[in-house]
Amino acid sequence: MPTASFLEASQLPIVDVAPFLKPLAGSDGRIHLDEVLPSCKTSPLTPDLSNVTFAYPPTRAQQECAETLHQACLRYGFFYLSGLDALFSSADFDKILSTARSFFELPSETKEQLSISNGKSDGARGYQRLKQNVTLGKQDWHQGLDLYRPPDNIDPTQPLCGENQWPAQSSMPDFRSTVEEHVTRCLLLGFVVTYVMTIALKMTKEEADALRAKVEQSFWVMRMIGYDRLDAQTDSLSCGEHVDYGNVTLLLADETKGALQVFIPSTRHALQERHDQKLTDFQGQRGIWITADPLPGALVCNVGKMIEIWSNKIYPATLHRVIHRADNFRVSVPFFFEPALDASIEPLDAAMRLQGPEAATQREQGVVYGAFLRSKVANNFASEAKNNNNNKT
Ligand SMILES: O=C(O)CCC(=O)C(=O)O
Ligand SMILES: [Fe+2]
Repeated sequence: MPTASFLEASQLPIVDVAPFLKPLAGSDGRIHLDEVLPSCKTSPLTPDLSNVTFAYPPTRAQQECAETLHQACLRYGFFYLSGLDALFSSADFDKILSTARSFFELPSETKEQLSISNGKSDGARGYQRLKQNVTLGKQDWHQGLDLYRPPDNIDPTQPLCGENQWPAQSSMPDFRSTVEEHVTRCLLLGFVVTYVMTIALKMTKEEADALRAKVEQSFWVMRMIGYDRLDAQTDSLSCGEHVDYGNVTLLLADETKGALQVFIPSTRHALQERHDQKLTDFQGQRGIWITADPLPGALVCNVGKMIEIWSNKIYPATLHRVIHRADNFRVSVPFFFEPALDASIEPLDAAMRLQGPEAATQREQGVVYGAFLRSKVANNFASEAKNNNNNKT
């Protein structure tokens, strides 16, 4: 197993994806979005990913990267993606984070105009004030703005089929272009990471192509989240324990430490020797909470429920939460790279091969992604009563 980049100083592994990004870069070492994804000029939120090509068979460096990712997904389900320089500069990261921060600094009335309950929203796209989200029956101590892939046919009366809600040009002139650029970069990266997984799972080229086809029209979601300090008196969390819905989440967060926490069951990792003191029980499982603090230049990446099903639980989705008790206003921008709405998600033959004969007796239940997502979003928001968890289970 290549351990060189499998640093655990920061508690979570680091997967350097430069071997996959560099071949997409121009002579200046940077990926030019309009060259790799020409359609992003006309449709920045739904660029055509089908033209992105990868070498087959993968190079040795790519194989090693895939093996590191495999170990990270087996053992943690949460890791850092590094080697992103070709795709993101630190200025790109600063820009989207400061845009999110400026959005939350707008007056409440301005933000409320974009509310998910303003009558124009499809009930999912738009702004949620503090405590409007609920996880596990508790109000989440954050505010958020959700943007999704634009629908093929606009009909706000149908779940997820409305239009995204953008702040007025007059209040935030660069907001939309900044978001569109970030979404396009993240779409490319989500696509790359999914491809790395096809190598990690030892899929044939035909199998990998079939899986690619299910994510090329990714029904992505981007959230901006703003966290006030968690009130000392409340039993709420900043964001309650959950696993994410889709394939992979690409999280960019500000410099705040200690807020994002990840539960690693001891069954997934030989934690006993290293963390004897910190083992705890959570929802009937023994394990450890570790923090996923930001690492400069890297994104935090975690596996969601769809990869759990595709991999027949070789890569389980990892439980996580946010508890933000520091004084600052924390900002994060998760990007959820998901399958297409009509993609049917069943355990992959490749995963079953890796697991051997006993896999057939423990086959995960398949879903159609859109039906799964709608069932999650249907009863969502606190103001409408029940249990919202936008991209979370
Ligand atoms: O803000 C964070 O660090 C994570 C948020 C999260 O887990 C989510 O929105 O699914
Ligand atoms: Fe999450």
